[in-house]
Amino acid sequence: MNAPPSPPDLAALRAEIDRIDEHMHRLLMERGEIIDRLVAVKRSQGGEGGSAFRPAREAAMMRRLVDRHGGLLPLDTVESIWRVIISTFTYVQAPYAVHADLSAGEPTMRDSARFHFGFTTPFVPHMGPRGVIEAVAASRGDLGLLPAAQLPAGAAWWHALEGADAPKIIARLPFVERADHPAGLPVFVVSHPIADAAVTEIEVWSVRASGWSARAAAVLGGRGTLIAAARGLAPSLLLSVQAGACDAALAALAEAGAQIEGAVRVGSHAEPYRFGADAA
Ligand SMILES: O=C(O)C(=O)C[C@]1(C(=O)O)C=C[C@@H](O)C=C1
Repeated sequence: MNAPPSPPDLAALRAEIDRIDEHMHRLLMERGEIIDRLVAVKRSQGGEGGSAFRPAREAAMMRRLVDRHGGLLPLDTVESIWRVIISTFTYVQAPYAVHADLSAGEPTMRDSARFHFGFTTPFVPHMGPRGVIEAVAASRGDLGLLPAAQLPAGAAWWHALEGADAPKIIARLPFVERADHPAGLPVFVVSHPIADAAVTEIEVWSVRASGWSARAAAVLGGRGTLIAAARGLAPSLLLSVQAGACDAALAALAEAGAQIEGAVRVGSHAEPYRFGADAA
């Protein structure tokens, strides 16, 4: 009778780990060479200048990552590793800074910035959304992070996104949404308007409207979500709606008593990807 095979010893298993680590490192360096070639192609197509951040491509990559993931390594870890890989390769293509509004709380916004953009990309703190929007407008290709929620001060910061050349919302983070996300603060990414690669699954609108109420906002139902509202001299709403559903959302608000004075699209982003229990 044959003796049972003896289990591999620790040294052999560590040699396997070393082999895999070296392979992953070499693959990352090879990825860098491909990014070099990609930059040359973009340049030849006249796509040079501004930010290299391509939200449509990134949203698709993050969705595929989540779909194929399994095993021992927590999804949080895999997601954060890929966020750092992608955002750092974005940075090496065209250096940029991330300006973040800390007025709604520093730790959560800083966590979001570091989780999604790593430590190589410079982080510039601001107190309030206006400073972030102005810094992005004045930059060549910087990104701004704004809380995608009502801020305590309640000023209509989104009016600063209305001009044709003004910065626009181009993404919403996290791309992958779940209740226990380690950097789960809902955040809008603003940048100079991007001609290509914009995702339009969800549109964000600045709506000048008076006479609205919490009840009016509730009638939006599945048509959209009231992100933030400002009262005062120029009452205004920030609405996100499914692509093409703005007219229906405004009609629902008007029926519930709001007077709509105008609406300007201030950006768009990918539908947040939900999975597991959060997909239900
Ligand atoms: O696909 C591109 O256009 C890239 O610039 C590459 C890359 C990446 O590292 O995978 C980097 C930045 C973009 O936001 C998307 C993806």
